[in-house]
Amino acid sequence: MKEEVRLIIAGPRGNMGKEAVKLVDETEHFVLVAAVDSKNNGKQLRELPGMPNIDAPVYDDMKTCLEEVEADVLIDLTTPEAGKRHLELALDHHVRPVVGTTGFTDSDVKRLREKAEEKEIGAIVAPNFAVGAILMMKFSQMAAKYFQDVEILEMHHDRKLDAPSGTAQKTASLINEVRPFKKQGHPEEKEELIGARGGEVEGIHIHSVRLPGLVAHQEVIFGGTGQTLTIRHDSMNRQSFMPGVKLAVESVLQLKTLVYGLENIME
Ligand SMILES: NC(=O)C1=CN([C@@H]2O[C@H](COP(=O)(O)OP(=O)(O)OC[C@H]3O[C@@H](n4cnc5c(N)ncnc54)[C@H](O)[C@@H]3O)[C@@H](O)[C@H]2O)C=CC1
Ligand SMILES: O=C(O)C1=N[C@H](C(=O)O)C[C@H](O)C1
Repeated sequence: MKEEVRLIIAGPRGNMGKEAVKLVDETEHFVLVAAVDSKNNGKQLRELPGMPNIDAPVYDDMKTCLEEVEADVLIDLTTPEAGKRHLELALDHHVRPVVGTTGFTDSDVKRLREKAEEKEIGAIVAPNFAVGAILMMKFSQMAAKYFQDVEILEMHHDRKLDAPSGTAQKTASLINEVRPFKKQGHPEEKEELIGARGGEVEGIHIHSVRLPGLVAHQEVIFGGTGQTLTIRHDSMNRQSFMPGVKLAVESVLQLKTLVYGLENIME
């Protein structure tokens, strides 16, 4: 039998948070000991609409929650601003953060990794928990050795706060690990409409689409002489992320540093 893991979930009423609550409820050795929400302070989780019958106190302040509740792991699925603050507070209270929230820059990750190492506890920041998305990123990194021209098209639901997506940024940085810098397109190209060529990360253009009906989708399009290669991943629902969340919770207990990206813990 696996050892019990006591968890706090931040953002339990969100698209991802709801699925994470379900995951914890359905996993035998996971116990939800508290939730941090932007409202509902003082209630029990089971009192919130649509929540399973779990007796776990709801806090509207992460610091108070961490001071009052004994936990092993914090799962954060909130907003870029709250996610960074929560990660830092969790490390201060010796609770291991598993953060799916996006919007972390490389310098945020560096600073928080130093803190995790100083405290000698594990942390995971994963821009995407879906196994297929991790493979899309890895395959893209492989392809970039052979195709140096590449653009990223990411497509998400229209409730998403950040653009470009964390996955698109991570994909660009993985590609840039193996691709020498290249300024793509015509050297004299001019944007007649601001934003028409998308955003740029070290020469890689990223285009963000936001539409109702979409969940989370990305195409990485490579171009070469007389050929193109498109690597595409689609998340049709938020359940697609949950096996990755479970893996991250189980893995973070063994770590003594911050790991950025699920690809670093997948076998
Ligand atoms: N790593 C991954 O695989 C995935 C990551 N995400 C990321 O997860 C985050 C959440 O996404 P969704 O669930 O779609 O968003 P959502 O908007 O449906 O949910 C966010 C929840 O956080 C709550 N919240 C906001 N500030 C808070 C605070 N200070 N304390 C506690 N709760 C707070 C809101 O009330 C809301 O219920 C986003 O950053 C998104 O990019 C989303 C899907 C997959
Ligand atoms: O907000 C979302 O929905 C998602 N966010 C993550 C991102 O920014 O990459 C992961 C996934 O794409 C869904």
